[in-house]
Amino acid sequence: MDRLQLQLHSARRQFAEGLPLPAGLLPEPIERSWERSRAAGLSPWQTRLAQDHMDVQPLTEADSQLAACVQPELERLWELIGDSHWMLFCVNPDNRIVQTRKPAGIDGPLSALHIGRRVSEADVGTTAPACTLMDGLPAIVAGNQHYLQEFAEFFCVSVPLRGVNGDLLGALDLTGIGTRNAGTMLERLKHAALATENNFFLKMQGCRILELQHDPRLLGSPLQALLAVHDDGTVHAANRAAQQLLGVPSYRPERLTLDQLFDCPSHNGLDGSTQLLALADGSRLYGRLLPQPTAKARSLRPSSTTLGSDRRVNARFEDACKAVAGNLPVLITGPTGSGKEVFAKALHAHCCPQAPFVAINCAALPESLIEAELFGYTEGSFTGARKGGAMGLMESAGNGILLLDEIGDMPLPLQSRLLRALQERQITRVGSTSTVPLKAHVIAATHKDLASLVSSGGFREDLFYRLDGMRVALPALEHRLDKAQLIDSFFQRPGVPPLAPEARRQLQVYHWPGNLRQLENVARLVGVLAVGEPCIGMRHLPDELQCGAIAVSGNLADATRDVIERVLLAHSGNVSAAAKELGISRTTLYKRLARLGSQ
Ligand SMILES: Nc1ncnc2c1ncn2[C@@H]1O[C@H](COP(=O)(O)OP(=O)(O)OP(=O)(O)O)[C@@H](O)[C@H]1O
Repeated sequence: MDRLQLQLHSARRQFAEGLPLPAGLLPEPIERSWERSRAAGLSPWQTRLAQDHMDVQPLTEADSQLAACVQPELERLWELIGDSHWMLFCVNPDNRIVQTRKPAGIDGPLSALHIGRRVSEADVGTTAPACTLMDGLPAIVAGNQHYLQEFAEFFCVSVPLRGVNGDLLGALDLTGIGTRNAGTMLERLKHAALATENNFFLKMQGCRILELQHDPRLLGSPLQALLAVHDDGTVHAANRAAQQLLGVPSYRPERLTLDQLFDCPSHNGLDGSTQLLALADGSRLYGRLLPQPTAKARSLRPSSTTLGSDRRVNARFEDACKAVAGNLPVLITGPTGSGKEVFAKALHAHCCPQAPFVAINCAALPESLIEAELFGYTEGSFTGARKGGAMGLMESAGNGILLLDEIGDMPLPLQSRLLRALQERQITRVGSTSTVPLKAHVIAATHKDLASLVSSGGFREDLFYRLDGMRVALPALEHRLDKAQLIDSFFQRPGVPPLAPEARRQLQVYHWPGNLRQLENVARLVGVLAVGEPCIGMRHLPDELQCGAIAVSGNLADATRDVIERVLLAHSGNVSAAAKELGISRTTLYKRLARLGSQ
């Protein structure tokens, strides 16, 4: 312990006895926080973190909104600074944790910082987020600067989050055991806070959003200036960067119009393309008016949270958007319930939301009906055919998206007809000789291994290659990089109590054979069973999750060994993948295995 930390340690004792702190020992905001902690009746020797009966509440609607806006930014930040003894979290103005990012399977004191838990000064004494919420400023609290002795090994850095009106929405925090470069961490957190604030801004309804920057490469980045403007050109709101860049006096400027900010002709005719705009003072900025003013379309901008935050899945999504734009077919594979249809719908929402989305489940329709369903038919072409005939699904997809779901179950004779239609880009209704052009983007999905089906003669090779323009292989939930966040997000719904640490751990180590569909069902069931309870415990989980639960009541080494073995097993012994899921380095995993082996 260095000298200052030793001094703090002994000063804490005197302070607890009612004596004042030596002048200048603590930065002023932290000293004030110690005073408040003591006034709240907290003793520095109390252990508060480990107590499970602390104030834990379900998230409110506003908390869930904050959690959704901050989640992609925590994810991005975690990629840069994530480490096994550290975590990121976001608190609301009431000091309640609404979102976290931490290593999967984390144990020790950090595991007690979970969603729904309040960590105010009255609960746990001085912390960086509590100081930030009190003063509205960034804060760093290291080691013995914490009021509670229990936090003497902790290091936390925190920055404020502001809403579209400039109001304090909460704080973003990095907490861990050890030390980090505080300046670097502060800068990274500030960057993530700006990005979170912009996410809120982009969700604003009833306005168009104008992005502005000196450097066009910074458009779309957290550093861009944003103006929300009404159709008549009045400025409704300005983000922090816009206030600095354009000299706008506040988040909600009164009676400010674009004409006052820009040289008139330059902003007329603004559209989705990047344009050089002349400011009234003669300087210039790059600007771009966002094309989709609806909240739904905006939510599909780069961090496509609809699909989760697995960067491999999101990268494939971006590629698949390009494939659709280039008229290439997309083949989505992945185990049942892994989100193939959701992926196809996200492509539709992103690429052609105004056009139809038509899905046909090739496994669910009787063979005799699929042909008429797909291609349509003419009057009298079969018994029961409708008067005047009917358009088929391929035709009704227009220039939208046609999803051929469970394509691996399509009967062979129909595969030939489908192949012909795809090759010729023409649809011939059953019973007709005339054709109509096929304009839809074709996406096929299957949980089967089509290549093996081709080898065994169950699927036409030429159709396989025709559909396989671009392959997207969705991972099982077990292997998703964002498994922990997906699980948390399914359980963080308004009115649903937070997860108790043991239940959360069990959800994380479970292998989820039914993937996202099973997770969705379990979350729905548990949400109902745990209504009115302070938290979701083991007893609320269904049997399949309770069987094989980790024996946490046994000794720690056994429980750790159990978790490591399960994760290794789930990854077929792949140490790199298991270490990634456990949130530790490969070297640490090897060391733990060696240590456990000798115990
Ligand atoms: N990224 C996601 N976030 C939240 N929920 C999701 C996500 N992806 C899928 N789901 C949910 O999981 C369930 C299964 O998704 P989906 O139907 O897309 O899977 P699938 O792979 O097409 O399944 P199948 O192979 O059985 O047809 C759906 O109820 C869906 O709402």
